[in-house]
Amino acid sequence: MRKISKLHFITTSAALAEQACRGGVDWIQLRLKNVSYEEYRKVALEVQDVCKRYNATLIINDLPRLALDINADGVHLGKEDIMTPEEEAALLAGGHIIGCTTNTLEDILHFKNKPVSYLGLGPFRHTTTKQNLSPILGLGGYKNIMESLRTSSQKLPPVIAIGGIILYDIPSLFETGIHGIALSGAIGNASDISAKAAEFTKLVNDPTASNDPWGNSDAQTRDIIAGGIGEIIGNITFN
Ligand SMILES: Cc1ncc(COP(=O)(O)OP(=O)(O)O)c(N)n1
Ligand SMILES: Cc1ncsc1CCOP(=O)(O)O
Ligand SMILES: [Mg+2]
Repeated sequence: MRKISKLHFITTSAALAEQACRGGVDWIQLRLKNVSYEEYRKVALEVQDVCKRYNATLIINDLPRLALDINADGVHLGKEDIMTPEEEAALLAGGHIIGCTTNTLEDILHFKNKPVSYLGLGPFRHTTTKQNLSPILGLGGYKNIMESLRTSSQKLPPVIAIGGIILYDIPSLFETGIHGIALSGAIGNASDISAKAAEFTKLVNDPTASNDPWGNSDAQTRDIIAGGIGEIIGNITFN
């Protein structure tokens, strides 16, 4: 099985995947909603072509059947996603990656001794990329969960943080003990996708490197930080 990357880029098209791979991304999750199986398959084959050219891992979101059909590297499944025992057996027999979604410590502990390759844990903060979000964890949630995992000494799959993550979050998130991050908007909505992908790739591989969010980031990143500061100031009451 392929090594679990520290940076998972979630995308909807081969064009976006290609720009991200050009910037150094080596793990692509294709996530399409409200499309037919045939349409999903068509885009998946295009993205698979990109992944093969860049030697990147391809994960199919939601559909184990499609992952098997096109022989993708793996599948990502949420709590509501369905995998038949036959699909699970075929994925495992083929050495495919199986990633699953979690939101709590209990969710994570449920995967003890299960043949799961990694666990997406989130959401970190609010995001418009996904609807019907589970409760937001924030940095405090990750700190608590990762600390409990350290002391529990259970052998569990590596944890991938997800949900509204921007460049600025990387040092503190990695400090909690997560293995990696998954994101869509922070790269996919950037004005220069390859350049942003390169910034993320560099920082996930050296999360302690200095990262000045005001000095070197784009307007999107600064808006999110400014929004956070605005919320904090808004919560202060003056007598
Ligand atoms: C790495 C990673 N973690 C979590 C998710 C969310 O999956 P899911 O809960 O099934 O939600 P959808 O992505 O299907 O809307 C993910 N995709 N990737
Ligand atoms: C799929 C998913 N699951 C939890 S948050 C999320 C969306 C991640 O995308 P973004 O990085 O744009 O918030
Ligand atoms: Mg899903």
